[in-house]
Amino acid sequence: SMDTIPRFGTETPHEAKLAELMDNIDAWGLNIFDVHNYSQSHSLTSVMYTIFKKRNLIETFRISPQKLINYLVTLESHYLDVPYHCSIHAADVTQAIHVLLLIPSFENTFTDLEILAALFAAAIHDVDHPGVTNQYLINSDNELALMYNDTSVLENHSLAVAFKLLQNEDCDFIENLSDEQRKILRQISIDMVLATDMSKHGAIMQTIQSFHQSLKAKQCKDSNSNSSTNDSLVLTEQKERVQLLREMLHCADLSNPTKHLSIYTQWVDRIMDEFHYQGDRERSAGMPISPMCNRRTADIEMAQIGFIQAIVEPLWQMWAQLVYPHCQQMLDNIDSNRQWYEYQISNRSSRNNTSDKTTSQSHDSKEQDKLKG
Ligand SMILES: COc1ccc(C2=NN(C3CCN(c4ncnc5ccsc45)CC3)C(=O)[C@@H]3CC=CC[C@H]23)cc1OCc1ccccc1C(F)(F)F
Ligand SMILES: [Mg+2]
Ligand SMILES: [Zn+2]
Repeated sequence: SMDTIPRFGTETPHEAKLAELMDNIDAWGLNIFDVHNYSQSHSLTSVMYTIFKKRNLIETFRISPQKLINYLVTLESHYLDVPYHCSIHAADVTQAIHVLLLIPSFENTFTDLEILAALFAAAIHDVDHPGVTNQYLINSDNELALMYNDTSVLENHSLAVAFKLLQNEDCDFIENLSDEQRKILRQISIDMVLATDMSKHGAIMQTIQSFHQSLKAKQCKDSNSNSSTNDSLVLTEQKERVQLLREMLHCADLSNPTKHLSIYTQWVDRIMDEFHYQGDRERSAGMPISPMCNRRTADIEMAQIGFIQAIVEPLWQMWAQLVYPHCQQMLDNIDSNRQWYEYQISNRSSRNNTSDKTTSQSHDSKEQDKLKG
């Protein structure tokens, strides 16, 4: 039939502009909001399709391009229209893990199947997210908390939705994988998505230190043995490779402060919208309002500084150490972004003195209103 697949997976009148943006698919600086706007709101479909083509996964696993597109469009349509946990976040995290997998340290680390599983896990990891936290679902006796016994409720739900969509005959793009390969893909995806539950963050940080030290020890031994000083990490155990992929998806999910300020502030506006809306629902339901979710008392800048200092910087420092010198740009962005928020706070106090009460809304949210059209 004549219906050939569009170059980026979806029809768009802006194909030339999208092609220009997709030239940056391997770069940390890709503007995912522009991709969303020029792909007719199909950033997840176009990013995933472009990465699959670039990595030759369609040939390697004899994927039907049409079934891949069918799955991606259906998956994208099952992301809800919530401010932060929408399909743009999934596209952002998928592109981030694609870039992390390109780091030279991992040149010989992962099998094609593990790369397929990692990209799949990133794409599905928040599908059908309702824009509230696990704690809110538990506190409000939500159906999902009942279904998953209050344990990683959102993460279990996204996995179940994503695999249910695969059972659809014309969406089953992994039909030509062997049973063994399908089992491994499912096993790795479940492991990685469950690890994006922030309640697992402490456990990940506990193990990351000793795990990376053991990897570095092996790496030095290897590079001494062979002539080329290639710094690629070789891991014989699939279990260890999956642990690295689990950390990698968690890093990608916590990568907003590692991006350029103009991108980062858009994510801050979105997460605050989502958390404040949850706070509104908690207030009107007479529930205790979650920390940083009360729009009347929220201190956006302080929340970001706390988030960076307690969570994002420690994790990315561990990661950057493992792949040194390849993630210095991320650390530099975290530092300059934190300083920018500290400056906003110091500036706020002096502004108060001059009784100039402009809100501390990030300068990009006006841009974002324009984007909303
Ligand atoms: C761009 O900005 C953020 C992006 C994602 C998150 C996400 N946050 N979290 C949790 C929320 C509860 N957390 C904490 N609760 C109380 N005190 C502290 C002190 C330091 S963290 C922390 C830990 C992080 C998630 O589970 C989301 C889902 C998965 C991954 C990451 C997501 C948080 C962003 O901004 C910060 C923030 C914004 C709004 C409200 C609170 C926070 C806050 F600072 F609190 F995090
Ligand atoms: Mg999540
Ligand atoms: Zn996420």
